[in-house]
Amino acid sequence: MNIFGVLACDRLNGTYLRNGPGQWNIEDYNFRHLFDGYATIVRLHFDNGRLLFGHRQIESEAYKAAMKHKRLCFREFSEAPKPDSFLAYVGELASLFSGASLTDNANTGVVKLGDGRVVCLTETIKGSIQIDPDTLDTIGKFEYTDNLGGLIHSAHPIVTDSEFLTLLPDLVRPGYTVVRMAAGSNERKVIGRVNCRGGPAPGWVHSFPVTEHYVVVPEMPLRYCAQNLLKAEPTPLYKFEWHPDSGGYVHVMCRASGKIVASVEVPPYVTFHFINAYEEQDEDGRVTAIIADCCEHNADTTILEKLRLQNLRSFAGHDVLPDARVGRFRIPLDGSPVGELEAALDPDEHGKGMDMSSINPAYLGKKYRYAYACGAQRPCNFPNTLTKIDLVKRKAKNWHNEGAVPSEPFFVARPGATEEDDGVVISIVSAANGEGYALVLDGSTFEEIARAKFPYGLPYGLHGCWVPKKAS
Ligand SMILES: CC(=O)/C=C/C=C(C)/C=C/C1=C(C)CCCC1(C)C
Ligand SMILES: CC(/C=C/C=O)=C\C=C\C=O
Ligand SMILES: [Fe+2]
Repeated sequence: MNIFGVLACDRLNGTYLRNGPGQWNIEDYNFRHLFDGYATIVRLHFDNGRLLFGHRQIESEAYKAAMKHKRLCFREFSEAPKPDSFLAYVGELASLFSGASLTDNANTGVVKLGDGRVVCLTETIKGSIQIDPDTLDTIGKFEYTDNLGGLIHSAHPIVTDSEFLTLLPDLVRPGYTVVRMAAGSNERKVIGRVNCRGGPAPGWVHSFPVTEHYVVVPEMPLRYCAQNLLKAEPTPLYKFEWHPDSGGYVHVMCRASGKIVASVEVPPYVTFHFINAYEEQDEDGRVTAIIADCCEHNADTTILEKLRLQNLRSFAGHDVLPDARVGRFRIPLDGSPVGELEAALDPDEHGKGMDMSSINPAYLGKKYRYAYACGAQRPCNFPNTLTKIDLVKRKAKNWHNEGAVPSEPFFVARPGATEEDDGVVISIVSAANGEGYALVLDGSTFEEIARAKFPYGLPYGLHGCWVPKKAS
């Protein structure tokens, strides 16, 4: 369905797409976890002060099979199809190793590749699905034409006009392969590989940051677990296990040579989302360290359990959202074996809630000052504010509407902007009464510029991208 809304924001021209799990049931069977839902893509088309709105389901094989057979047919984040018999189970084990039983439900993010193609993504490689940004039609599977294989990758590649970088965790020989795909190509090429330093398996890698010359490869003690992958019922940490004794590490790989220039132990950490990273230089311009920032959950894995739908749907006024902070890693490049991890600002500035971040993309990999994210106004069971973080002044400015749940604040720079925060921040908000609206904040003042009410409420969603208006 499409509607026209009027927006007091006529300089913003282009399309914001937001992906996320939006359907958590098959008929009367209800999923358990936020990340299980079938992907729903939302489109906000800004056109000289008018807003055209629409949403659709992404037609993955997993979604189509579930709708056709009225039951779960592929493994989702926490859900597994029920084996009808032992033989069926043995068959399923075989198909699990081939990846055939894994979902292709591309419910996490959406990216615009350098050549203009728009691809929805999740953590399974087969869950890379091309869509039409105008009609939201599912065009089909995005095929990687190389022979790299593997079943999983980072849900958040780094995408620029010229390239797509991602990490492929290796569960057999614990490590990560860093790969690059040039714009216009479907072929990923290996930049390099890094072996894990600890634990039985690689750490979960939902996202990773880059600097101008380096790829930062996180190895957190929340590690993939092959046994949990095979289980039919969810385990406390789903497909993962917490191994604090195995250590937490950060590796730094040279983008040009694939060589590892640093591999340091850091305090244990838990993060889904890296915010950005940059190179720290001395007075002579020599790079002495890498700074990498992330939304860090105080090394506490309970956030995964808090994202169960039962918990999200049963807020009784108790403050149950675990604390989080902007975790800032400092990774020295002088050969020291350890790195630092500290809060970049007092977490009280953003209500000790912190996730779903964005930055001005022109500052990707460069020294930057501002991050936008979801924060918390306590008591709450989920991030319920939008926060603009000033990493230089170590201050945050917060937007909050009682009972409202805003999704990822997405920064869009004003064409021709010279200041880092000159632009707007777009968020899709679920209001307390179940209605929904698009919200546009000024990136600099963080004051509301415009809001446009939708004709119906939308489910919560995760990550978006911006498709600028084509030059006419
Ligand atoms: C929505 C979100 O943020 C994360 C989604 C993650 C998913 C769908 C992970 C799926 C997986 C499997 C189905 C089996 C293999 C492991 C893993 C990648 C966690
Ligand atoms: C929504 C979320 C965490 C919220 C906690 O504060 C994480 C989403 C991760 C996947 O994209
Ligand atoms: Fe994410």
